[in-house]
Amino acid sequence: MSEPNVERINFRRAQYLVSAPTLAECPEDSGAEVAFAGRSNAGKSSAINALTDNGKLARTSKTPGRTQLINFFSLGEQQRLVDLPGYGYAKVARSMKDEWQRHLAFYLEQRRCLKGLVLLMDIRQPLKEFDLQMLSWAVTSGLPAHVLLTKADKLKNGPANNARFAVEKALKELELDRGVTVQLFSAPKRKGLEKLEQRLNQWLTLPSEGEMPPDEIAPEEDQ
Ligand SMILES: Nc1nc2c(ncn2[C@@H]2O[C@H](COP(=O)(O)OP(=O)(O)OP(=O)(O)O)[C@@H](O)[C@H]2O)c(=O)[nH]1
Ligand SMILES: [Mg+2]
Repeated sequence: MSEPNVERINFRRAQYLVSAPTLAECPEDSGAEVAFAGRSNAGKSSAINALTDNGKLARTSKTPGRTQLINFFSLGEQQRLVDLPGYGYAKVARSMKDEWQRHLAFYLEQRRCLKGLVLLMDIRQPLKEFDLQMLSWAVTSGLPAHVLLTKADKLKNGPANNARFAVEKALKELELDRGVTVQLFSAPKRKGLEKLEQRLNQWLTLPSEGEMPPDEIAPEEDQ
């Protein structure tokens, strides 16, 4: 599908920017940002690495709970990807878990440059309690969300598509489908990257309040 008015971001340009333990330490709240959220081990860091074609950018781990800070990656002057700490990992001490969740909630509520949420769920165990809370929060705050059903390589095509339909149906029934899209994804097979890129391009190139849309600023130069 071609989208003539949407600027295309070169995700390979992504560079590690900073890791913030709290909202106060995040980069300036300007430009556009997309956050990757999901349970520990869902594949957030792996998806960012696949998208940016840089296996070393975000740290991945077989040990859930690895990403404990809010990690920022810059795509240019004013665009960023954010790898959020995984939620719902049972073995982490309760106090630490509460602390992260407090920062996570604070980030999601306060961050004005946040343009969209990518919610990752293992295709074999989607729509857990925290996933629904995240989606419900996104839908009520009017933030668009894009669900990646990760590790789709673990299922054959038929069952993987059925899992996607089931998730879409459940979201509709729960009235959590407004502004929410769902796709299959596999980091090792690089499956679903184009769709993900399309969605991110839309969000990250949206004009901010008070700004003119890109096609009204200047005609694109011939390449
Ligand atoms: N087969 C398969 N394995 C995956 C996929 N995505 C991630 N993994 C594996 O799942 C494990 C967790 O991946 P991460 O990307 O570290 O997960 P995360 O969501 O960042 O985890 P936290 O940082 O703990 O929140 C690693 O062993 C990855 O190699 C996928 O699409 N397919
Ligand atoms: Mg991670």
